[in-house]
Amino acid sequence: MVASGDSYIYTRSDYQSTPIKQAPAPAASVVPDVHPVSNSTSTRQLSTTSGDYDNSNPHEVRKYLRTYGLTPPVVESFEVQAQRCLRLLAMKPTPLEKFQYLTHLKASNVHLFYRLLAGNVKELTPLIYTPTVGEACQRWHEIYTQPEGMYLSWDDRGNLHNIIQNWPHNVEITVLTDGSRILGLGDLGINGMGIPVGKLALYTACAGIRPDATLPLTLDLGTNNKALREDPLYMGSRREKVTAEEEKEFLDELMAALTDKWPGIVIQFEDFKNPFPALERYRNKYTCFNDDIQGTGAVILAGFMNAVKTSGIPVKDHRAIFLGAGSAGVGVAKQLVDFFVKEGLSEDEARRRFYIVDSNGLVTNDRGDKLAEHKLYFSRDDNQGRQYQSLSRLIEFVKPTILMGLSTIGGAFYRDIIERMARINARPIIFPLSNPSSKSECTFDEAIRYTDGRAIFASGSPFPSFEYGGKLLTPGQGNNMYVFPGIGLAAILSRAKHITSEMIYASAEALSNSLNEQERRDDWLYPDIRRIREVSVIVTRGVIRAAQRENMDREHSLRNLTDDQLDTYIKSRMYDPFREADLLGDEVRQLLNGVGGMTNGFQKHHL
Ligand SMILES: NC(=O)C1=CN([C@@H]2O[C@H](COP(=O)(O)OP(=O)(O)OC[C@H]3O[C@@H](n4cnc5c(N)ncnc54)[C@H](O)[C@@H]3O)[C@@H](O)[C@H]2O)C=CC1
Ligand SMILES: CC(=O)C(=O)O
Ligand SMILES: [Mg+2]
Repeated sequence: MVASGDSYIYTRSDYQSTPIKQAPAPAASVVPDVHPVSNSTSTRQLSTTSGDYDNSNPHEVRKYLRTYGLTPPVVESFEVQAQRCLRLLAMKPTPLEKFQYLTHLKASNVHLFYRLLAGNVKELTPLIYTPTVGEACQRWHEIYTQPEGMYLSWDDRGNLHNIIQNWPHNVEITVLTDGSRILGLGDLGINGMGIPVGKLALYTACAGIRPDATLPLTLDLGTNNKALREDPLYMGSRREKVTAEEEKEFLDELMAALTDKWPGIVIQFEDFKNPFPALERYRNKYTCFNDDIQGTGAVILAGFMNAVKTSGIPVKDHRAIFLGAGSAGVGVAKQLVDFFVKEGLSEDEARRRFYIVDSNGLVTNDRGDKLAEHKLYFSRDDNQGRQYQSLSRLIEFVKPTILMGLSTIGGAFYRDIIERMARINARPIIFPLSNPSSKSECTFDEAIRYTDGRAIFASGSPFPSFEYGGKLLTPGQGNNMYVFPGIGLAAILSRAKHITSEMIYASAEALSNSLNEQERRDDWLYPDIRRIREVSVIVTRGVIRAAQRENMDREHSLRNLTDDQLDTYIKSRMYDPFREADLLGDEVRQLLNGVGGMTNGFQKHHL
C-alpha cells in the first residue's frame, strides 16, 4: 500500500503474490481477452499464425510454452476432467467442504468450473448458493483462503473513487451487500461476501455474464453482530453498524464512483437490512435494482401466475397472509398487487387482499407501535382494534388462499397451520420462502403430507422430490435466481438507463411463460432449473422489450430485431464455457495457478 497525499491507493501488487516465472507470456498467447457481452470478438484459441509451433499438437504447444513436463503426460478431455472433479466432490463429506472445493476450482480453473456447473446445475447450485452459502457466510472468517471481490470500509470514505481503480477488470455488473441481513441468518458483517460471490457465479452460469465482467462488492460499514466483532478471526472493522444517515452518505459516494469508473454498470443491491431508502434514492438515477425487493417480487409473481391456474380460483378471489413484512415480504406483496390491478381490481381492492404480519403481529394502523415506512402501504385500517395473537387465529379470520413465508422463522408453518390451510382450500398455495433451508417456514414433505398432497408449493431453498400417493412430486423453487440473471443481462445488452418497475414486471411475465409443455402438464410453477440458460434468454428478451417500450434502452439497434433475432443475439453475447475454453488453455491455466503456491483468486482473470 502506498500513500498518495492523504489518500490511500492500493496498488495492484498488494493483491498479486508470486510473479509467474514458469511460462513466458502465456496470458497473451494462450488466452486473449474475450468479451461476449462487450464488443470484442477475439477467441481463446491458441494463435495459429505464429508459425513457431503446431497448435494442433498439444505436446508441441507445451514445449513452446515451456510447460512440457510440468503436467502429467496425458492431454485430457473435458469429460475426464469433469469426472475427476465430481469424484473429488463426492469425497468431501460435508456441503461446506464441497463449497470450499468448488471455490478452489473456480479460482484455479474458471472455465472448468463453469463447464462443470453447466452440466450439473441442479446438483451444484445448492452447494454454491442457498443453502450452503449460508453456512459459508456464517463461517467465512474461519474458511477464508483467498480474496474474491472488493471490500470497502467506512474508513475508506472520501477515497472510494481511488480504491475502485484497483480492480483490474472492466466491470459490467456488481452485486453489492453490507452483510447486514444475509439470507435469514441476520447480520454477518463482511462475512456476507459469500452472497455477492454466489449471486455473480449464478449470473455467469445462468445468463452468461462473463466472469471477469462481474464484481462482488462488500461494504464494511460495521456490524451489530457482537460475537463476530469479538472473534479474532473476523476480518472486518470492529465497530457497530454505522447509522442510516452515514450509510446514505457512503452509498452516495459509492454509486457515483462506480458509475464514473464503469459508465452503465448494473448495480444489484443484495441483503441489506433496510434497503427501501436506497432503492428509492437511486432507482431513477443509476442502472440499479434491489434483488430482495424486486427480484423476489418478480419470481414469486411468476410462480403465483401459474399457481392461480392450478388453484382454479380467479385472481380477484385470492386473499394472502404474509408472515414477514421485510424487504422480501413487502416486495412480493407489492408485485402481486400490480398483478391484481392488471387483472381488473382497483388498487385499493387489491391492497386489501393482503394481510401482512411482522414480529409484532398483523400490521395495522392501531397497533400502537410506530410502523416502518415500507409497511404503511399494507397497514390495515379495518381491524377495529382486533389483534390476532397467533397465525392460526388470523388464518381463521382471513381464510386466505395464499400463505407466504418471508419471516426468517424456520418451522413457522407447523402442522396445525398447514392443516388449517388445507381445510379452507381445495388447493392451498403455501410458499415458505425464507432461506436457507433451516429457516424455511416448512418443508416440502410437510406441506404435502399435511394437505393430503393438495398444496401448491414453492420454497426459497431447494427441497428434494417426495413420493406421495404413488406419485413423485417435485417442489418449485421460488428463488430470485430465476430472474436476476436475466434482468442483469438485459440491462447490460440494452444499455438500460434505469431498471423500471415495468422491466421487473416483464421478467415475471417472461418467467411464468417459460414453462414447456411437460412442465405445464405437471402443474409446475417454475421451469426445470436445468433449463436455466434457455429460461434466462426468455427473461432477458422480455426485459429488453420492456426497456424499449419505456425508452430506457440506449442500444437502439436491438429495436429492429424480431424476437427470434433478438434471442439469437442474446445467445451470441452469452459467455459459454464450452465455447470459451480450449483444453490446453485450461491445462496451462491450472498449472500456472498451481505452481508457485499462488492462491490469489485474481489469477483466474489474468489467464
Ligand atoms: N426466496 C427468495 O428468493 C428470497 C427469500 N428471502 C428470504 O426472506 C426472508 C426475509 O428476508 P427480508 O424480508 O429481506 O428480511 P427482513 O429482515 O427485512 O424481514 C424479516 C421480516 O420477518 C418478520 N419476522 C421476524 N420474526 C417474525 C415472527 N416470529 N413472526 C412474524 N414475522 C416475523 C420481521 O418483523 C420482518 O418483517 C429471509 O429468510 C430471506 O432469505 C429473501 C429474498 C429472496
Ligand atoms: C435468495 C435471496 O436473495 C435471499 O434469501 O436473500
Ligand atoms: Mg437476498
